[in-house]
Amino acid sequence: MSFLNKEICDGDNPDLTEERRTATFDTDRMAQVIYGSEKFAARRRQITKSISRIPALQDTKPLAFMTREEKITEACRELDVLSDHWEQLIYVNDEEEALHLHREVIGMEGHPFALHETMFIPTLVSQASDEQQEKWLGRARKREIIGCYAQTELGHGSNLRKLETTATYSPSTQEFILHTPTITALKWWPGALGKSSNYAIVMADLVIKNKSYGPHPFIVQLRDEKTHQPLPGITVGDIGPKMAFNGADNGFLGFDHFRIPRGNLLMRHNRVEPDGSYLKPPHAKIGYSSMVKVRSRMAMDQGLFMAQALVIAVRYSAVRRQGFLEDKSQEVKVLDYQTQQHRLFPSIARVYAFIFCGLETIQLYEKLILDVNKNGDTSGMADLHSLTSGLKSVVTHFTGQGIEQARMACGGHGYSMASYISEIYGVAVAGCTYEGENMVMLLQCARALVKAVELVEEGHPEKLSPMMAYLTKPSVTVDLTVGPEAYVKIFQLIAKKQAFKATEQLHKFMVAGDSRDVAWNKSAVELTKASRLHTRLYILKTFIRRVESITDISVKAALTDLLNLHLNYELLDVASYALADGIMSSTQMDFIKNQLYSSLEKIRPNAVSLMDSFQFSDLQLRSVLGRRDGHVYQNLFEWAKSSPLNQSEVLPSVTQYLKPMMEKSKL
Ligand SMILES: CCCCCCCC/C=C\CCCC(=O)SCCNC(=O)CCNC(=O)[C@H](O)C(C)(C)COP(=O)(O)OP(=O)(O)OC[C@H]1O[C@@H](n2cnc3c(N)ncnc32)[C@H](O)[C@@H]1OP(=O)(O)O
Ligand SMILES: Cc1cc2nc3c(=O)[nH]c(=O)nc-3n(C[C@H](O)[C@H](O)[C@H](O)COP(=O)(O)OP(=O)(O)OC[C@H]3O[C@@H](n4cnc5c(N)ncnc54)[C@H](O)[C@@H]3O)c2cc1C
Repeated sequence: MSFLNKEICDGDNPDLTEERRTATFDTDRMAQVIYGSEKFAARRRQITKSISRIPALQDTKPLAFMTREEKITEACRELDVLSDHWEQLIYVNDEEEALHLHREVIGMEGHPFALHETMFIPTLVSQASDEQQEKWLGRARKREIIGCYAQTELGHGSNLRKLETTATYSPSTQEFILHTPTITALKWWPGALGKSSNYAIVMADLVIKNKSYGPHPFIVQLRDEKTHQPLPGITVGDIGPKMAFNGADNGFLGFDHFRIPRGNLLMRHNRVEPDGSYLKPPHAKIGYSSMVKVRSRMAMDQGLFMAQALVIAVRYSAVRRQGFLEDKSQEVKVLDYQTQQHRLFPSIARVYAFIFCGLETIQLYEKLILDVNKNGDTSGMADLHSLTSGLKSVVTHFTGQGIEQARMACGGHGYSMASYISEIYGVAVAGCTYEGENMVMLLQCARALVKAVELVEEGHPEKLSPMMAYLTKPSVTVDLTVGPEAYVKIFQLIAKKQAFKATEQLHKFMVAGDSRDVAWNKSAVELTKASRLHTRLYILKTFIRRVESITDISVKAALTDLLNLHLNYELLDVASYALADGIMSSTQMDFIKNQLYSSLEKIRPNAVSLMDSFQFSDLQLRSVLGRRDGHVYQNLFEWAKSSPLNQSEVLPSVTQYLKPMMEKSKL
C-alpha cells in the first residue's frame, strides 16, 4: 500500500509508523474534508507551524501539576504572547482561525477571552444597532475591552422568563437602573466574569412604567478601565473550582441600583425611546440569538473534543501490546481486539458525523444573521432553533459517552491525568448543561415536532418544513442490502412512529382533562425520545450527503466504510423501537450485526490515520499518552518524574506526621 500519511518520522514508535504506512488515503486530503476546505485545512497547518516557532509558547509546565491560579496566570501569559504575534499568525477577525489559535496555544481549560469571542462579540454583531457597533464592536475586536455574557442567575438558568435582574427605565434621566433584588437574582456561572472581564452583556428583565417586557440584552461596564476595580454598585467575583474548565473564572455578579445610559440597551431589533415608549422586535425570541449561535457551533466543537480523546485512545491502542491471538511469539496490539474496535470505531464515525453537521449548522446561523440583519427576515429562526436544540443535546450526550469509552480503552493509563482524557471529558460534558440543559432543549425540539405532527393530522402536510417532511412518509418494507437510503427509510419510519406516538399520548391526556402543560409533562419522556430520533436521523442524512459529495476516491472509500459502520451501529442502537413496531425483522437485525462486524475489520487498517487526519499538534493535545511519536512508556516515566511530589525524596508531610506517628507506634 502506498505511503500516504505524510508526517512519518524516523524516530517514532515503529508500531505507529506501521499503521501510518498502511493507510489507504492521504491525511491532508482527509483534513480538507474535516475542516470544510483545502484553504482552511492548510491555514490550520500553517498557524500550527508558526506557533511552533515561538519559544515562549513551547514547553510550558504541564497543566495537571498547576493550581487554578497558576492555570489562569499561564493562560493570560500565553494570551499576552499571542497578542504580540496576532497579526502574523492569523487573519484578523477570522473567527475560525482565532478559535484554532486559542485551541492550540491555550487549550480547552478556559481563558479570559473565551466568552468574549464566542458570545460577547457575536451579541454585539447580532443585537447592537450600527451606532452601538461603532461605539463598542471595534474596541471589542481590538481587545481594548474584555467582555462576557451574563444571563444565568443563582436561581434560574433554564427558564429565562423568570430571570430576576431588573433593568428599570427612568425617563427623567434616560437611564436604566440595573438591580439584583434577591440573592437568587445574582448572575452566576458566566465564563470570564469573575476576575477578567471589564464589560458584560447582561440579560435583564426590561421594566418600563411598571410593565415587564422580559429579558433583553444590555451592555454594561463592570470595572474601571484603568484600575480594573469593580465600579461602585457592582459586586463581582469568582464562583470557585469546577469539575473542569478551571482555567476559567466563571463568576457571580450583583447590581445595587446601578445606572447605565439608555443607549446601553442593545437596540438593533427593539428600542426604548427617551419617553419610555417601547418598539417591539420582529420576532419575540430574537434576543436569544447568541445562544443559538453557540448551539450551532456545538456539533463541531463537541466533535473536536471527542476527536481529541480518540486520537489519544487509538494511538495508544496501536502501541499497547497485551495478550495473544494466533501468533504466540508476539503479543498483539490491543487495537486488534474486536471489543476494542467496537469500543472506539463507532465513536470515530460519530466524530465525523458531528463535524459534518457542525459545518452545516455554522453556515445556517451565519445565513440567518444576514437575513435578519440585512432584510429583517426572521423566518428561519424557528427551524434553526429546533434543529440546534436537538443537536446540542444529542451530540453532547454521545460525546460524553464516547470520551468515557476512550478513557476505558486506555486501561489504567487512561485514568492518569497524563492521558488528559479526564480533562477533555470534564470540559465536554459541561456542554450537556450549558447553552440549555439537554432535557430542556430536547423538549424545545419536541415542540416543533408536535406542531408538525399536528399539521399532518389536520391535513396540512404542505406546511411542513423540509426537515419534517418524513412525517408524511407511508410505511414500506425495506431491503437493507440496497444501501444507505434504505437505512434512512427505516430510521424515518422509526422516528415518525415515535413522534406520532408521543403526540398521541399528549393529546390523550389533554382529552382526559389535563391542561396542555400538565399533559406535556406526563408525555415528556416519550417526547424527548422523539426528539433524539429526529435529531439522529438528521445527523445520519448529513453524513450520507457529505460522503456522497467527496471527489477524492480514496478519502471517499475510507469514509464510506465509516458511514456504513455508523448506519449499522445507529440502527442497531434503536432496534428496540423497530422490533416493537414490526418495522424490522430479526433476520434484518442479524444482517445489520454482521455488517457492523465486517465494517470494524475494514476500518481497522485506517484507524490511526483517520484520527491523525485531525492534525492536532502535541501542544494542542496536551496528552503524554497520545503524543504523535507514540513513545508512551518513556514519555509517561518522564512526566511522572516531573511531578512536584517527586522533587524531593522525603516530603514534609512524612517528616511532620508519618515519621512521628511511626515512632510513637514503636513505643
Ligand atoms: C476550544 C474550546 C472552545 C469551547 C469554548 C466554549 C466556551 C463556551 C462555554 C460555555 C458557554 C456557555 C454559555 C451559556 O450557557 S449562556 C446561557 C445559556 N442559557 C440557556 O441556554 C437557557 C436555556 N433556556 C432557553 O433558551 C429558554 O428559556 C427556552 C428553554 C428556549 C424557553 O424560552 P421561553 O420560555 O422564552 O420560550 P417558550 O418555551 O415559551 O417558547 C415560546 C416559543 O419560542 C420559541 N423559541 C424559544 N427560543 C427560541 C429561539 N432561540 N429562536 C426561535 N424560537 C425560539 C419556542 O420554540 C416556542 O415556539 P412555539 O412555536 O413552540 O410556541
Ligand atoms: C461550564 C459552564 C459554563 C457556563 N457559562 C455560562 C455563561 O457564560 N453565561 C451564562 O449566562 N450562563 C452560563 N452557564 C450556565 C448554564 O447556561 C446553565 O447552567 C444552564 O442553562 C442550565 O440551567 P440551570 O443551571 O438553571 O439548570 P436547571 O434548569 O436548574 O436544571 C436542573 C434540572 O432540572 C431539569 N429541568 C429544568 N427545567 C425543566 C423543564 N422545563 N422541563 C423538564 N426538566 C427541567 C433539567 O433537565 C435538569 O435535570 C454555564 C454553565 C456551565 C456549567
